[in-house]
Amino acid sequence: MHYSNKTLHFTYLPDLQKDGVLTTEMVSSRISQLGRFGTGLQHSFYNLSLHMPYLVMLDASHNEISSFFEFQPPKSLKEVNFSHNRMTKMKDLSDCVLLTKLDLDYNSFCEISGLEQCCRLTHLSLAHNKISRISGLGSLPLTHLCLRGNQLERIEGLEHLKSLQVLDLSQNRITSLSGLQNLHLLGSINLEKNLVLIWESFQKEMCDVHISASVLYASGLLLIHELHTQKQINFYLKFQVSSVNKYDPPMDVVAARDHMTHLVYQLMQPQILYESTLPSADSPYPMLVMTGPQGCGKRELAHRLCQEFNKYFAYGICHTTRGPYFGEENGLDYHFVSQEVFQNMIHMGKFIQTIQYGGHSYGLTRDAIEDVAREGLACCVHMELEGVFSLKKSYFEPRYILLIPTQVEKYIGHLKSRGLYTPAQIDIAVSRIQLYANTSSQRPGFFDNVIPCGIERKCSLECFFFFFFFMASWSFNIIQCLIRCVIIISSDQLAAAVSPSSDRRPGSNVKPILPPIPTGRRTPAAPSLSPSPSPNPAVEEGRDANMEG
Ligand SMILES: Nc1ncnc2c1ncn2[C@@H]1O[C@H](COP(=O)(O)OP(=O)(O)OP(=O)(O)O)[C@@H](O)[C@H]1O
Repeated sequence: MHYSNKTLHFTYLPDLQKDGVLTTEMVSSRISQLGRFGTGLQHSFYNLSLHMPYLVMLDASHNEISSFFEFQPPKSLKEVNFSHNRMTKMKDLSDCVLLTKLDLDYNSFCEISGLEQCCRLTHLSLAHNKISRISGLGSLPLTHLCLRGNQLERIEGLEHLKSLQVLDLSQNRITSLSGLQNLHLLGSINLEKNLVLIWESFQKEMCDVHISASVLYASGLLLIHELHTQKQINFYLKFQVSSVNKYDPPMDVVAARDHMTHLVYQLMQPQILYESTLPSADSPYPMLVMTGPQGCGKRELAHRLCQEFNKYFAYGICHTTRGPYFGEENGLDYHFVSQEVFQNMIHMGKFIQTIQYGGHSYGLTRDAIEDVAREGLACCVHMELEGVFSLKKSYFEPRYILLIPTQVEKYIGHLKSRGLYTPAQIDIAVSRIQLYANTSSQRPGFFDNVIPCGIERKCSLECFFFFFFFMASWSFNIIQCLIRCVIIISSDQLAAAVSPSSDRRPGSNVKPILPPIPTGRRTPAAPSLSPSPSPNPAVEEGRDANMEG
């Protein structure tokens, strides 16, 4: 091969034909090869459409081509790279209905044209050209548009690009940000090196606006008077919301996504008709959720409530991908599963909610609740705040108790004494106290009860009173419950139940076959929680005893 000879390119291209069909890899690599060696490829493309009618991907970058598609472009083209050439004028590409990516960086185009009919074009890059006006984009389905290093002074012509997600307008002469309205999917915009003001000063003006640095690269000068209309301010706030939702989503958004995921996967499964142990939207099932930062004692409290009030509550066992701590038992504290199994369970629609915490996945399955409900008991679980947010999106209507450490030093000491956590994990747990406190103060009624807990006293009388009202709220026999609470508290069982020195570790209770609680439904007509009729005579006996008691 004589690569130094310009005429070589004419004779070379037909060689690329292989039984009339060209593979993408061949064309891409060999034309690139030409580009690397050649310096005069501008005429050689006449042969392209003749000999390569099935060409899918064309990389002719780094040549000296001055004419943009002078030949009839093959209709099969999907990706074209003409970057680093000498092109000046765009041509009508109406025939390229399959074109998805077009890279024209580092040429000398002055305007954008000929693309309106490219109904599949999602990526367009025209960086470092001479474009002074954005036009000719119509309503293309572009998701990525790069116009870096041009001569733009205004943002215009983008209003119909409803699919736009990533926009690079850096290194232009833009002075105003208007023109970005209505681009609701826009998650990333680069405005570096324009005539826009320093973003920080805008932030100071609008102290509640803070866009993640990874989302908005804005430096340079923005004329501050641009921001003084309410419309623009609204736009910025909206813009911030969509960006933050994408890159640093608030808990509500994470919870909504989590809920949606599980709901969709659940709906994709063959629908099983449950034996009506779990309720529907109009008849909630009694459930109690302990929440609070890691290691605050909520798990112990959940277990103890289930031990002390084992005629009413049983522990709902979550799944986790973390390994068991010393002394933890599979199926008692958690179901310990691999990440793969966990993922499969998600896809099988098993979970009601899941979270990521400390690099591990945690999730509560419908079956875990179902297991408890089948015994005619109310389910008691513990979880982090994200789990609460997610559970609140579901049709379950638990009561939520927040345990919040009030003595931070003691809390830290307790976490250290557990010997399970790294300093970083302890820092995270401690920092989340504020998160819980904020949620509680900013959302009145979000938690049904808040128990300030010192670590040495893991729960309080308050919890038991709450428990009483909790049961009462499901039309439980109030007097019966009250009597039981009084008996338990007066007989000093409470001290044993909450004492940290108790040598019973969470989950160590062996649950007897328990009598079911009476109906927990709100409406008298609703069916009982207990499976009916009970296949187990012991359960029947127990139920009688319970009702008598
Ligand atoms: N399904 C779930 N959804 C949300 N959070 C959960 C779920 N299951 C467990 N968690 C929470 O995840 C955190 C980490 O759980 P893990 O069992 O590893 O913590 P821990 O160190 O034993 O602390 P704790 O005593 O608070 O449970 C805990 O706060 C726990 O309550």
